[in-house]
Amino acid sequence: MSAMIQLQHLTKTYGRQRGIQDIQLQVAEGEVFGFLGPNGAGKTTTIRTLMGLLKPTSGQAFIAGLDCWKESTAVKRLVGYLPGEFALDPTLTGAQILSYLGHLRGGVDQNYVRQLIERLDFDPSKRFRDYSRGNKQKVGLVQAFMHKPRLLILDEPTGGLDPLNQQEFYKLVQETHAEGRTIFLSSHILPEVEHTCDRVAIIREGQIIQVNEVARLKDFKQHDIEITFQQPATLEWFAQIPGVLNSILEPNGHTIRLTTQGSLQPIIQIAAQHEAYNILTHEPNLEEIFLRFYANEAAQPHKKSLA
Ligand SMILES: Nc1ncnc2c1ncn2[C@@H]1O[C@H](COP(=O)(O)OP(=O)(O)OP(=O)(O)O)[C@@H](O)[C@H]1O
Repeated sequence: MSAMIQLQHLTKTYGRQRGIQDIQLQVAEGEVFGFLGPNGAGKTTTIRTLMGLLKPTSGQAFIAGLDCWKESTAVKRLVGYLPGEFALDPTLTGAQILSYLGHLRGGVDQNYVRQLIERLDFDPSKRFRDYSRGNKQKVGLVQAFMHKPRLLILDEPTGGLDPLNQQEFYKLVQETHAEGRTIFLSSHILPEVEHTCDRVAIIREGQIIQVNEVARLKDFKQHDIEITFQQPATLEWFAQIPGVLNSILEPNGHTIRLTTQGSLQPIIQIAAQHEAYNILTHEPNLEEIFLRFYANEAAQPHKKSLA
């Protein structure tokens, strides 16, 4: 397959501020690719460079073989872009904005625009300034999808959407994928990327630390679990379970806290054997996982590897 996106040693600094450093990445045509990282990692900087809105400090970005900075007009024609933040004329209605942007595209299929509006349960009759964050996001999504672009670049696409609209967005991604079009989406939410993407790059502090199949993220996923038993508990019950990274017995002698990686099944089995009466699980967010990973890495530099 040919490369739809190619980043070669891409670096962008803002004066002395780090933006992104030496990013190397290739996304094939037809992939749904996730760009995952905590706040401030450099996702928006990368995307704005791809869209020709920022000039790289060094290195190059290409879309379908076109230089994103030097040939940015041609690039914009190919792409449907949802920015992380957008300022549109606050006095125009959603419908007027979509009509204006559709004309800029040289005309779009109005039936498809209506379908998108309905599917996202969007009311296009209000002025932009009166829209909630979620409704503004819907304007952004409709305009990104409406001309059926070959490549969609979406910066945090589900921000502000309620769960029903999120599901509809995931369906749109699946349909776009089935048509062989390419999607590059940024997110700081691990389950979202797991749900939608084939491959993922993880970016932290301006650098790519991992590029992998989404299926491999399971190795990276952790849970905090609190299990309370009727009877006094002992950490020995969980000592032989693979994937238990940390275990603590609370002073009450009945509650065990575990941090685990991988499948929860063996833990639940043991909890059931010992007649647990309460199990609470919490999935740490990316920031927490990164903080833990790098804290462990500093303490035991040769024991763990992300790759
Ligand atoms: N216009 C700017 N001027 C100076 N520094 C900037 C500017 N834009 C971004 N940065 C810095 O570049 C780094 C990467 O920011 P960026 O917005 O690309 O991250 P992000 O992963 O998109 O984060 P978020 O999810 O919070 O939007 C951060 O350290 C940020 O402070």
